[in-house]
Amino acid sequence: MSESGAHKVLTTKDLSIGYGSKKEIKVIAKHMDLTLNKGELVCLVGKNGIGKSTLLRTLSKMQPRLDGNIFLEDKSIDLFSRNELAKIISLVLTERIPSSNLTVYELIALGRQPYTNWIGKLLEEDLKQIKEAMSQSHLTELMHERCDKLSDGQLQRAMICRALAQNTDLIILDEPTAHLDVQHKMETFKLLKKIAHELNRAILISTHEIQLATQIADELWLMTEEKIITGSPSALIESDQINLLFDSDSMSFDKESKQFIMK
Ligand SMILES: Nc1ncnc2c1ncn2[C@@H]1O[C@H](COP(=O)(O)OP(=O)(O)OP(=O)(O)O)[C@@H](O)[C@H]1O
Repeated sequence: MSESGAHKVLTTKDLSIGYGSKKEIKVIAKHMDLTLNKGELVCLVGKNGIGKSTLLRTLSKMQPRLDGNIFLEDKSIDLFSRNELAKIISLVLTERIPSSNLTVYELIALGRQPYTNWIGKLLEEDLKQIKEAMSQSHLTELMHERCDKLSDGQLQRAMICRALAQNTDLIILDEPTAHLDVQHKMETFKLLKKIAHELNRAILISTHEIQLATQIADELWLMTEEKIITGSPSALIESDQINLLFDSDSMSFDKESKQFIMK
């Protein structure tokens, strides 16, 4: 527990991220001190190519960091095996579409992989976790459908459900609403907020849905070329830092209508 009573799941100390080869190192962002707490939905925002996916991949150890450190609870991420990590962090990546001939149930059951033995047999606890996850995500009725028959919104819900069945303190999602219509975007955000608050998970998502993010996130991480700014949506709006999302003066956040407007 931190001094404020919040339960820290992940922290970074002076973290630098980017890409390195023998010839050159490309730094995408540096000197980042970040904290993720249980029970909070955090939205990572910033313009195209600023480094959101790079940060998410680094935090989940899918790519090496350049400098600094990442801690889970108080232990460096370097000290966790792949399997140990999979019991703490689950990942939902948009580009990774699951094998289409799986049923929804089979896809969700994959979330139990870190816990099953080498034959992959599901035990009573696994079945319980899968059932609970399906109920939380309202997927029970679709459990026998094949994934390739699902709409984008249903498939996204199944991917979130798989992460839920993995039963991790931290769930990281890269642009989970990218292909969804407005209603399904909103429903996905609401589901993620519910999971964070009611199931006490830390949820970190990258998104371009800044309007929704300002309405629903507990905290925003706003990536700019110079630095990453963190704070509640209301604090970033009040300080006008929210406008750092845009290069030009063509758009800004209107405090009165609580909307982004074109100038
Ligand atoms: N494998 C790689 N090697 C070198 N540079 C890369 C690699 N992958 C991405 N980059 C660069 O890193 C920078 C950040 O990319 P990243 O995909 O993290 O941005 P993003 O904020 O997620 O973008 P978007 O919102 O468009 O998805 C970009 O300049 C990109 O070209």
